[in-house]
Amino acid sequence: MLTEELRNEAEPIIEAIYNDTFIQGLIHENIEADAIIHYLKADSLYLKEFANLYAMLIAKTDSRETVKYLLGQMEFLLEGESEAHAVLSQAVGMTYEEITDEGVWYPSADHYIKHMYFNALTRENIAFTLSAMVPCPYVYRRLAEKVMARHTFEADHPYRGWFEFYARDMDDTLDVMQTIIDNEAEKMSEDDLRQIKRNFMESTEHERRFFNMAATKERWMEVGIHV
Ligand SMILES: Cc1ncc(CO)c(N)n1
Repeated sequence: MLTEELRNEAEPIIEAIYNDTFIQGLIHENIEADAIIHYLKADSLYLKEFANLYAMLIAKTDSRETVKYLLGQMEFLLEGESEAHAVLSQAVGMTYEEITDEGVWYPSADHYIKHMYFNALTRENIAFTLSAMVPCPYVYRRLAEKVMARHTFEADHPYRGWFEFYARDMDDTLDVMQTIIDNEAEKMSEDDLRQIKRNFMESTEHERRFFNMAATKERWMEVGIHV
């Protein structure tokens, strides 16, 4: 199975993300409030575009089942993940709405989002875009799994609910995305397969860059965006 191979290939990157500042900061409760705020400002825009990408995929598929799945995913995105974001917002003593009142396309988030759009805009087969999107649920699920296996959190640990959310709620998304990619992959040319693999690995690296973006409070240096 292609996606199984990709998951194995991504494992060292996910282990690196686990050891980077952001996730370690959540585990050990020593993350800076500003890093969380930075993350949420970028993530609210990322998830909004992620929902828009699902809408673009709906227009590309002629399978009723796939349309139903994509609609369900849009709903999950627009509603469900607020639970995870509420955990982070609460930890810095603000509401999610206050923090994300103005979202920001910081450079790494910008690059990641445009990587997904490039595939949606240039490829008819939805497997290309999905291969760039699936590391989103996968990396978080895998990170949460690792964290829960290696740590026991007290009931009042401020980020416990964040890890629990991603350990619990990503499986349906993952299953469908992976099935579509694996089915399409069986019919693909070597060149297209290479692109699918590259999309997946690039997005996995984008996930790492996204957390590091927040940890370092990355900003545009020369463009006049002073936010
Ligand atoms: C950047 C990013 N990747 C993955 C997820 C998980 O949905 C998220 N919220 N944000």
